[in-house]
Amino acid sequence: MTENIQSTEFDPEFDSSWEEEDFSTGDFERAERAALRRVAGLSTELEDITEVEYRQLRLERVVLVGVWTEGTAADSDASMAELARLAETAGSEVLEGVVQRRDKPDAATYIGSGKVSELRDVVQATGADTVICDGELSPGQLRQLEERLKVKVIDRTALILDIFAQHARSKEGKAQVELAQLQYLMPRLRGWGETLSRQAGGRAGGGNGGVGLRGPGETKIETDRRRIRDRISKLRRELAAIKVIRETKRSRRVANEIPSVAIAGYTNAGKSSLLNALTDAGVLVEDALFATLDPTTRRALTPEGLPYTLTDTVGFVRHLPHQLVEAFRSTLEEVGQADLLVHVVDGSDAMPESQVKAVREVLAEINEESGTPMPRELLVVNKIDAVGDLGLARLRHLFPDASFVSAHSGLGIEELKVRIAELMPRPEVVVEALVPYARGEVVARVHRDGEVLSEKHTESGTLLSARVRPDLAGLLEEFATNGTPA
Ligand SMILES: Nc1nc2c(ncn2[C@@H]2O[C@H](COP(=O)(O)OP(=O)(O)OP(=O)(O)O)[C@@H](O)[C@H]2O)c(=O)[nH]1
Ligand SMILES: [Mg+2]
Repeated sequence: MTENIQSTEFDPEFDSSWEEEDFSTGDFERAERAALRRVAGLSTELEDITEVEYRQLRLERVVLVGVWTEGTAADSDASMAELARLAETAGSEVLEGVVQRRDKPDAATYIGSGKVSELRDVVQATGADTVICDGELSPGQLRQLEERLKVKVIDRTALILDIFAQHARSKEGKAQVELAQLQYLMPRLRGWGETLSRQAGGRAGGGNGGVGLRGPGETKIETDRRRIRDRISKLRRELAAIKVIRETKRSRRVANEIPSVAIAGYTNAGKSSLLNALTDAGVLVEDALFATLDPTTRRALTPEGLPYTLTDTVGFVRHLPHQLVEAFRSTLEEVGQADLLVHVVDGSDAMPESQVKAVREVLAEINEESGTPMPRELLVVNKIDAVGDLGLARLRHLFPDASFVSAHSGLGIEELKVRIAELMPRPEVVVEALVPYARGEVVARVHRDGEVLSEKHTESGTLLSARVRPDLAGLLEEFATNGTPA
């Protein structure tokens, strides 16, 4: 099918399309998305690395396994339910889920060694071809489990990386995901190589098992490793070049004095729906995790008509793989540099507090490393159409300062627009100007881009007092009767 499609090489310096799209787009057809499923995340250059290909996920019929170490039974259930949704988003059918209560995961086999045999029975009874573990496993744990279960074993990190690989569309998104995948692969290359070598040795049938175990296999891993390292540095260079372009665009917006609002939040909280509700953006909305990977920026207006930008971004999830946080850093940093953060929470989720916590943790980590202070945050509880009166009362109690909306029904959206406007940085220069009637366009511009405090029609023109941004203040200078920074 689409498995052979290879991601094309690019060099941002020679690709003018980067310059053209002033606002990135995230809107595209669902069909187009479906056509891109299962595209290998690794590009042409790595095509002959068999160990890597072996790892390209073909998740079809899966059994989920969790180790419950802390928290309540409800927490553990929620975590497994989320793993199931992730697995389904990646395109697999979940047959069964099992959880073991332990102080900590087993160092060798994740679940206890005795439980592995039980799990093996479950795998055989259900006819599963893959086991997905709810955590990040060491290469050794993965190998040992695979040996004993005789099916492919992957962890939560690999699953999330796979979903991102399927959903990445922009050049930057694809490069970011590939970088994260390669970083995840690097330390695991040897383990897999060994497994494969052993298999080859077995097939050769010789008592010494030498065929697959010697020379070529080892050196191949070394070559592969070097090639992956080269690829990683190349991706880093490309991403750095893209970042320069992104920052140029951003600084252009800053120079235009347009305040920026970033929409962030847990995956599937309704961030894209909210962007649509606030701006008629027509962005893709899907009942899937990580539907949005590429930031989409749209212009919006406050109720008084002041312009600002609204950016919809990639969602967060508990235990977001650090390789992805690393790879998506520049995208996420942009969120951290917004003038206002609209943090969307799914009010219909069983545990909205823990979603909020997970999102804040990732954001704090990014801002700490980039050294910028966190932007002001407005918490928005979405999907209140789906919670009922009792649920809504509970949410109001949990999040007393939040805005409560339904992106679907439009409930609370107008009030939200007002609150966003209130929290946005206000134009900071107060000017008084006498504008001759012949210059009506100047008065119109002040009405559009500034905040008119008073307006009087005198004999010699319109006497305006207004709060405006510095660029507009400059324009009004010739008419100024006084001008004081507030
Ligand atoms: N009942 C209800 N469902 C909603 C509302 N807003 C969004 N949804 C649904 O929630 C799902 C996710 O919506 P999206 O807007 O794609 O969420 P997102 O936060 O952008 O998700 P990702 O980009 O995947 O992280 C979709 O099935 C929406 O139809 C709402 O106000 N009420
Ligand atoms: Mg989205």
